[in-house]
Amino acid sequence: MSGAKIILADVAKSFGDNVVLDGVSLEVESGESLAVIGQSGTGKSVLIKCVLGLFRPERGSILVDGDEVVGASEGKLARIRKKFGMLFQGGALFDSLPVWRNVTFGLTQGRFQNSARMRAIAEENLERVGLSRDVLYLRPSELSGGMQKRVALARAIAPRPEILFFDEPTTGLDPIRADVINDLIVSLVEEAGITAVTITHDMASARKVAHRVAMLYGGRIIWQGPRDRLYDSGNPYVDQFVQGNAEGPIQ
Ligand SMILES: Nc1ncnc2c1ncn2[C@@H]1O[C@H](COP(=O)(O)OP(=O)(O)OP(=O)(O)O)[C@@H](O)[C@H]1O
Repeated sequence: MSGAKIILADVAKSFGDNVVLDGVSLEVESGESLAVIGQSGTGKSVLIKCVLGLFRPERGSILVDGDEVVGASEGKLARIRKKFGMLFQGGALFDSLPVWRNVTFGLTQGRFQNSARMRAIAEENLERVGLSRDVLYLRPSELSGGMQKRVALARAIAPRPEILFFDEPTTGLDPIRADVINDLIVSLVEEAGITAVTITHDMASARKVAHRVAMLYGGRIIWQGPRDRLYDSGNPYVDQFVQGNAEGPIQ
């Protein structure tokens, strides 16, 4: 690891009276895998959208490789966004397109470009997520949920991003298929040197994919530490969340 890739300092974001982020400070090192945990609706997705410049915080600073995202022009944001790949919660695949066009969508913006080259790129990236060329011409709806996630992952990595955001990557998968996705995230971080931020409710996934875990609660990061400390955090909010107790400080 060498230097912080992403630095958030005192980031605040509200929607009307709904204060979602209220002073988030967090750093992600280059080559690090960080998991952000927290209850539904605490603002994990909003946090990611602020980093991508899709939401404009009212306060604070977000640096990506030293470039300020908050208040940046659309041109600068477009340049910064090229560093990111994103695995959306539902996969967000287009069922009207075959798998190969889904995988290369970010490279072509949906336009028809040298198909043979695009199919070769699709095949190469599908192979990186453990899928064979047999799926190239299938529609996403013809695949299992686990395979759809892998296709979505192949699409996220096709432009060779430096940073990957995973929004609930294991949701809806059985524990075995979830673990296949976890292993893929680990290998992308280790082999390709990608910086990863994973939003998850799945504690097994957080412990497997992340070097470090941060918990978002009440608009702030209330705890962060190495994954080994997740079940020994000394923080009653983290304890309640990871153990899934109805009783505790989180109501
Ligand atoms: N575009 C928007 N306009 C208004 N409010 C929004 C918008 N996007 C998110 N919110 C609000 O921000 C809050 C946090 O939502 P967010 O989706 O970030 O939660 P989350 O922690 O990612 O939850 P989950 O784990 O269920 O995905 C919610 O109260 C939501 O209603």
